[in-house]
Amino acid sequence: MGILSRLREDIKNAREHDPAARSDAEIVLAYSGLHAIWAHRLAHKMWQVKPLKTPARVVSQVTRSLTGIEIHPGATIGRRFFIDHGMGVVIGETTEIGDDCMLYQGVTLGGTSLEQTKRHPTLHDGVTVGAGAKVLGPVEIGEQSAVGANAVVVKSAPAHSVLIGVPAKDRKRREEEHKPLVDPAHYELDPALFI
Ligand SMILES: CC(=O)SCCNC(=O)CCNC(=O)[C@H](O)C(C)(C)COP(=O)(O)OP(=O)(O)OC[C@H]1O[C@@H](n2cnc3c(N)ncnc32)[C@H](O)[C@@H]1OP(=O)(O)O
Ligand SMILES: N[C@@H](CO)C(=O)O
Repeated sequence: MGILSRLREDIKNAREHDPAARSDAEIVLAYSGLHAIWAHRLAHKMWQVKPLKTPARVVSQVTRSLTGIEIHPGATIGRRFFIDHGMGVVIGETTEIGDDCMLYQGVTLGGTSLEQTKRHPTLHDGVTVGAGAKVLGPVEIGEQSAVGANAVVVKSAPAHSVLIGVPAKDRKRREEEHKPLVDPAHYELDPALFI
Protein backbone atom coordinates (compact mmCIF):
# COMPACT_ATOMS: atom_id res chain seq x y z
CA MET A 1 0.00 0.00 0.00
CA GLY A 2 1.37 3.43 -0.99
CA ILE A 3 2.05 6.18 1.52
CA LEU A 4 -0.82 8.37 0.27
CA SER A 5 -3.37 5.55 0.42
CA ARG A 6 -2.19 4.77 3.93
CA LEU A 7 -2.59 8.41 4.99
CA ARG A 8 -6.08 8.51 3.48
CA GLU A 9 -6.94 5.34 5.38
CA ASP A 10 -5.69 6.93 8.64
CA ILE A 11 -7.78 10.06 8.09
CA LYS A 12 -10.93 8.10 7.24
CA ASN A 13 -10.35 5.92 10.29
CA ALA A 14 -9.98 8.99 12.54
CA ARG A 15 -13.27 10.39 11.20
CA GLU A 16 -14.99 7.08 11.95
CA HIS A 17 -13.64 6.98 15.51
CA ASP A 18 -14.15 10.56 16.60
CA PRO A 19 -17.59 12.17 16.47
CA ALA A 20 -15.89 15.53 17.08
CA ALA A 21 -13.97 15.38 13.78
CA ARG A 22 -15.44 17.87 11.29
CA SER A 23 -13.22 17.59 8.22
CA ASP A 24 -10.19 15.85 6.76
CA ALA A 25 -8.24 19.12 6.91
CA GLU A 26 -8.98 19.47 10.62
CA ILE A 27 -7.73 15.94 11.21
CA VAL A 28 -4.51 16.45 9.25
CA LEU A 29 -3.75 19.75 11.00
CA ALA A 30 -5.01 19.20 14.53
CA TYR A 31 -4.89 15.52 15.46
CA SER A 32 -1.78 14.94 17.55
CA GLY A 33 -2.63 11.24 17.79
CA LEU A 34 -2.19 10.89 14.05
CA HIS A 35 0.94 13.05 14.04
CA ALA A 36 2.46 10.70 16.64
CA ILE A 37 1.52 7.61 14.61
CA TRP A 38 2.98 9.05 11.42
CA ALA A 39 6.23 9.96 13.20
CA HIS A 40 6.32 6.48 14.73
CA ARG A 41 6.18 4.88 11.27
CA LEU A 42 9.38 6.75 10.37
CA ALA A 43 11.04 6.01 13.72
CA HIS A 44 10.10 2.31 13.49
CA LYS A 45 11.68 2.02 10.03
CA MET A 46 14.85 3.70 11.35
CA TRP A 47 14.86 1.30 14.33
CA GLN A 48 15.38 -1.64 11.93
CA VAL A 49 18.78 -0.14 10.89
CA LYS A 50 21.34 -0.55 13.69
CA PRO A 51 23.21 2.78 13.25
CA LEU A 52 19.86 4.61 13.18
CA LYS A 53 18.57 3.33 16.53
CA THR A 54 19.63 6.42 18.48
CA PRO A 55 18.27 8.85 15.81
CA ALA A 56 15.04 6.82 15.97
CA ARG A 57 14.86 7.47 19.72
CA VAL A 58 15.43 11.17 19.01
CA VAL A 59 12.52 11.21 16.51
CA SER A 60 10.36 9.51 19.15
CA GLN A 61 11.32 12.03 21.86
CA VAL A 62 10.89 15.10 19.66
CA THR A 63 7.45 13.73 18.73
CA ARG A 64 6.68 13.27 22.41
CA SER A 65 7.54 16.89 23.13
CA LEU A 66 5.26 18.03 20.29
CA THR A 67 2.32 15.69 20.89
CA GLY A 68 2.54 14.45 24.50
CA ILE A 69 2.55 10.89 23.12
CA GLU A 70 5.61 8.66 23.59
CA ILE A 71 5.85 5.61 21.35
CA HIS A 72 9.10 3.64 21.53
CA PRO A 73 10.42 3.11 17.99
CA GLY A 74 10.61 -0.64 18.60
CA ALA A 75 6.84 -0.98 19.12
CA THR A 76 5.04 -2.84 16.33
CA ILE A 77 1.72 -1.29 15.31
CA GLY A 78 -0.83 -2.45 12.75
CA ARG A 79 -3.11 -0.57 10.37
CA ARG A 80 -5.87 1.89 11.23
CA PHE A 81 -4.44 2.61 14.69
CA PHE A 82 -5.95 5.72 16.27
CA ILE A 83 -5.08 7.65 19.42
CA ASP A 84 -7.75 10.17 20.44
CA HIS A 85 -6.56 13.24 22.38
CA GLY A 86 -3.39 11.35 23.24
CA MET A 87 -1.70 13.42 25.93
CA GLY A 88 0.12 11.14 28.35
CA VAL A 89 0.07 7.99 26.21
CA VAL A 90 3.20 5.84 26.62
CA ILE A 91 3.82 2.72 24.50
CA GLY A 92 6.79 0.54 25.44
CA GLU A 93 9.46 -1.01 23.24
CA THR A 94 8.19 -4.57 22.92
CA THR A 95 4.50 -3.68 22.58
CA GLU A 96 2.63 -5.29 19.69
CA ILE A 97 -0.62 -3.77 18.46
CA GLY A 98 -2.82 -5.40 15.82
CA ASP A 99 -5.07 -3.71 13.26
CA ASP A 100 -8.00 -1.43 14.17
CA CYS A 101 -6.92 -0.68 17.72
CA MET A 102 -7.62 2.58 19.52
CA LEU A 103 -6.28 4.32 22.63
CA TYR A 104 -7.47 7.36 24.53
CA GLN A 105 -5.37 9.83 26.50
CA GLY A 106 -3.32 8.70 29.46
CA VAL A 107 -2.95 5.05 28.41
CA THR A 108 0.24 3.18 29.33
CA LEU A 109 1.18 -0.02 27.55
CA GLY A 110 4.00 -0.76 29.94
CA GLY A 111 6.43 -3.31 31.30
CA THR A 112 6.86 -4.85 34.74
CA SER A 113 10.25 -6.50 34.16
CA LEU A 114 13.74 -5.07 33.88
CA GLU A 115 14.86 -7.95 31.61
CA GLN A 116 15.51 -7.14 27.94
CA THR A 117 12.86 -9.57 26.77
CA LYS A 118 9.27 -9.25 25.56
CA ARG A 119 7.96 -7.26 28.52
CA HIS A 120 5.12 -5.13 27.15
CA PRO A 121 1.55 -6.04 26.14
CA THR A 122 0.17 -7.44 22.93
CA LEU A 123 -3.18 -6.02 21.80
CA HIS A 124 -4.88 -8.17 19.20
CA ASP A 125 -7.05 -6.68 16.43
CA GLY A 126 -9.83 -4.32 17.37
CA VAL A 127 -8.87 -3.60 20.99
CA THR A 128 -9.88 -0.25 22.51
CA VAL A 129 -8.19 1.05 25.66
CA GLY A 130 -10.03 3.75 27.62
CA ALA A 131 -8.65 6.94 29.09
CA GLY A 132 -6.05 6.51 31.83
CA ALA A 133 -5.92 2.71 31.63
CA LYS A 134 -2.69 0.80 32.18
CA VAL A 135 -1.94 -2.54 30.58
CA LEU A 136 1.19 -3.95 32.18
CA GLY A 137 3.53 -6.82 31.36
CA PRO A 138 3.70 -9.22 28.40
CA VAL A 139 -0.04 -9.90 28.59
CA GLU A 140 -2.25 -10.59 25.57
CA ILE A 141 -5.57 -8.83 25.16
CA GLY A 142 -7.81 -10.80 22.81
CA GLU A 143 -9.39 -9.29 19.73
CA GLN A 144 -12.32 -6.89 19.95
CA SER A 145 -11.80 -6.43 23.69
CA ALA A 146 -12.33 -3.16 25.55
CA VAL A 147 -10.29 -1.93 28.49
CA GLY A 148 -12.29 0.50 30.60
CA ALA A 149 -11.14 3.95 31.61
CA ASN A 150 -8.62 3.83 34.49
CA ALA A 151 -8.45 0.02 34.54
CA VAL A 152 -5.15 -1.66 35.42
CA VAL A 153 -4.76 -4.88 33.43
CA VAL A 154 -2.07 -7.30 34.59
CA LYS A 155 -3.40 -10.61 33.20
CA SER A 156 -4.12 -11.83 29.69
CA ALA A 157 -7.73 -11.79 28.55
CA PRO A 158 -9.62 -13.69 25.83
CA ALA A 159 -11.31 -12.13 22.80
CA HIS A 160 -14.35 -9.90 23.46
CA SER A 161 -13.40 -9.17 27.07
CA VAL A 162 -14.53 -5.97 28.77
CA LEU A 163 -11.91 -5.28 31.42
CA ILE A 164 -12.71 -2.86 34.22
CA GLY A 165 -11.30 -1.97 37.62
CA VAL A 166 -8.03 -2.36 39.53
CA PRO A 167 -6.85 -5.03 39.03
CA ALA A 168 -9.05 -5.36 35.96
CA LYS A 169 -11.67 -8.08 35.78
CA ASP A 170 -13.75 -9.15 32.80
CA ARG A 171 -17.29 -7.86 32.81
CA LYS A 172 -18.68 -10.62 30.63
CA ARG A 173 -20.34 -9.30 27.50
CA ARG A 174 -23.75 -10.62 26.79
CA GLU A 175 -23.94 -12.52 23.50
CA GLU A 176 -26.18 -9.87 21.91
CA GLU A 177 -23.54 -7.17 22.58
CA HIS A 178 -21.17 -8.80 20.09
CA LYS A 179 -23.17 -7.50 17.18
CA PRO A 180 -25.30 -4.39 16.65
CA LEU A 181 -28.96 -5.00 17.42
CA VAL A 182 -29.77 -3.48 14.06
CA ASP A 183 -27.26 -3.57 11.24
CA PRO A 184 -26.73 0.15 10.41
CA ALA A 185 -26.57 -0.82 6.72
CA HIS A 186 -30.24 -1.70 6.97
CA TYR A 187 -31.50 1.40 8.77
CA GLU A 188 -34.60 2.81 7.16
CA LEU A 189 -35.59 6.39 7.88
CA ASP A 190 -39.22 7.01 8.72
CA PRO A 191 -40.40 9.78 6.31
CA ALA A 192 -42.77 10.97 9.07
CA LEU A 193 -39.72 12.19 10.98
CA PHE A 194 -39.13 14.89 8.35
CA ILE A 195 -42.64 16.32 8.24
C1 LIG B 1 -12.96 13.70 26.14
C2 LIG B 1 -13.33 12.25 26.00
O1 LIG B 1 -14.45 11.93 25.87
S1 LIG B 1 -12.12 11.09 25.98
C3 LIG B 1 -13.00 9.54 25.86
C4 LIG B 1 -12.90 8.76 27.15
N1 LIG B 1 -13.68 7.56 27.02
C5 LIG B 1 -13.21 6.36 27.35
O2 LIG B 1 -12.10 6.23 27.80
C6 LIG B 1 -14.18 5.21 27.14
C7 LIG B 1 -13.73 3.93 27.80
N2 LIG B 1 -14.88 3.06 27.93
C8 LIG B 1 -15.32 2.57 29.14
O3 LIG B 1 -14.68 2.76 30.18
C9 LIG B 1 -16.64 1.81 29.08
O4 LIG B 1 -17.41 2.18 30.19
C10 LIG B 1 -16.45 0.28 29.01
C11 LIG B 1 -15.88 -0.07 27.63
C12 LIG B 1 -15.52 -0.24 30.09
C13 LIG B 1 -17.77 -0.45 29.26
O5 LIG B 1 -18.71 -0.02 28.37
P1 LIG B 1 -20.13 -0.82 28.29
O6 LIG B 1 -19.89 -2.24 27.92
O7 LIG B 1 -21.04 0.01 27.45
O8 LIG B 1 -20.58 -0.89 29.79
P2 LIG B 1 -21.68 -0.06 30.61
O9 LIG B 1 -21.49 1.41 30.42
O10 LIG B 1 -23.00 -0.69 30.27
O11 LIG B 1 -21.30 -0.41 32.11
C14 LIG B 1 -21.36 -1.74 32.58
C15 LIG B 1 -20.95 -1.75 34.02
O12 LIG B 1 -19.55 -1.46 34.16
C16 LIG B 1 -19.34 -0.26 34.96
N3 LIG B 1 -18.25 0.49 34.33
C17 LIG B 1 -18.23 1.01 33.06
N4 LIG B 1 -17.04 1.55 32.80
C18 LIG B 1 -16.27 1.37 33.90
C19 LIG B 1 -14.94 1.71 34.23
N5 LIG B 1 -14.14 2.33 33.36
N6 LIG B 1 -14.46 1.36 35.46
C20 LIG B 1 -15.28 0.70 36.35
N7 LIG B 1 -16.56 0.35 36.09
C21 LIG B 1 -17.04 0.69 34.88
C22 LIG B 1 -20.70 0.46 34.90
O13 LIG B 1 -20.89 1.28 36.03
C23 LIG B 1 -21.66 -0.70 34.88
O14 LIG B 1 -21.75 -1.25 36.17
P3 LIG B 1 -23.13 -1.96 36.67
O15 LIG B 1 -23.32 -3.15 35.76
O16 LIG B 1 -22.81 -2.33 38.09
O17 LIG B 1 -24.18 -0.93 36.51
N1 LIG C 1 -13.36 12.65 20.66
C1 LIG C 1 -14.38 11.86 21.28
C2 LIG C 1 -13.94 11.54 22.70
O1 LIG C 1 -13.65 12.76 23.36
C3 LIG C 1 -15.71 12.55 21.30
O2 LIG C 1 -15.81 13.66 20.90
O3 LIG C 1 -16.64 11.91 21.75
